[in-house]
Amino acid sequence: MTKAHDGCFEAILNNLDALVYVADMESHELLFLNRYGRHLYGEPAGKKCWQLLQAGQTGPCSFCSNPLLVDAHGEPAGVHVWEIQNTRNLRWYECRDRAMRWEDGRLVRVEVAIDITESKRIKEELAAAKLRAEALAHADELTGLDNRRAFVSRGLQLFHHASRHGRAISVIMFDLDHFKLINDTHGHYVGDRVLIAVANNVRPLVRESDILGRLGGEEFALILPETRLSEALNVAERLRATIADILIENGEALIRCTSSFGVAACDHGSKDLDEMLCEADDALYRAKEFGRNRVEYCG
Ligand SMILES: Nc1nc2c(ncn2[C@@H]2O[C@H](COP(=O)(O)OP(=O)(O)OP(=O)(O)O)[C@@H](O)[C@H]2O)c(=O)[nH]1
Repeated sequence: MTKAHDGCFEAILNNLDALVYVADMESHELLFLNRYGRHLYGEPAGKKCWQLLQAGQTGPCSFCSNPLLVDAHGEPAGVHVWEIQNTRNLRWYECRDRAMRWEDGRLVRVEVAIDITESKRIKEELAAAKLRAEALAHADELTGLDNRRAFVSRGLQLFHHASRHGRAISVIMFDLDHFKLINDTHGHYVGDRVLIAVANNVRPLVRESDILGRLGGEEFALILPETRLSEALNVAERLRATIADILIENGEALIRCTSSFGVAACDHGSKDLDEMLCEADDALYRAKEFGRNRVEYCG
């Protein structure tokens, strides 16, 4: 290798769109820093890597990659790729580090660090957007409760568990009474406010392990794992009374609404979700027939 070659390689390193440096692995002394790095952090002469490249260090960094760059015999062990947020400029870098023998035989760390701040931000935004999209796909747009698809899919898991372990499980369906009249009298927007108020009042009354969904229109349903008929009837009665107490103001008008409930229960997980939704729906139909604002059950 000639001096001319050395100059060429240095010129290439200085023109890279990446930080490149070489540091003695024992003393941490900086032996080389390319122009990209000098532009960011200043001149390396007489400095140790932790003094120039990081902020607030009084010694080698706790995250120094040196131990990962050598094998059990202390010889270069290949490339170590990692990400770090620099403490001086707070930008994120993907670092590719490796140990190598310097021209005088000592071990040095060569690091090539690419600024990934923007791509990391975009990746994080995409991941957050994906989470939001997934949540939206499962949520009823108006009330934020599970939509029918999410309700059924999560409900099937609860029923699977109940059937496998022979556990009790209950289903409650409820439907607002004469809701069409509220829409017709006060308008669809006020009807929406009633549906939201019902969801917000019912949500705090159900357990974390229950699944509460809006199946469509003014029809809601609840699946209660580990719950027998008597307990489910108590829950339904509590929800009925809570909904009957909701008061919605619309200008001068005060709007109340009641709801009818159908409950189905199974002590040993021997029924499936469809079967119990049908039973709860039949009971709900009876509650409507018998005068509304009441709880009926299948048992
Ligand atoms: N505001 C609003 N209304 C809805 C929504 N979805 C369905 N509806 C209305 O809900 C009403 C349901 O009416 P019905 O099925 O006759 O039931 P109901 O008037 O509650 O009568 P009963 O159930 O027999 O007590 C209809 O007027 C639908 O247009 C919604 O998202 N928002």
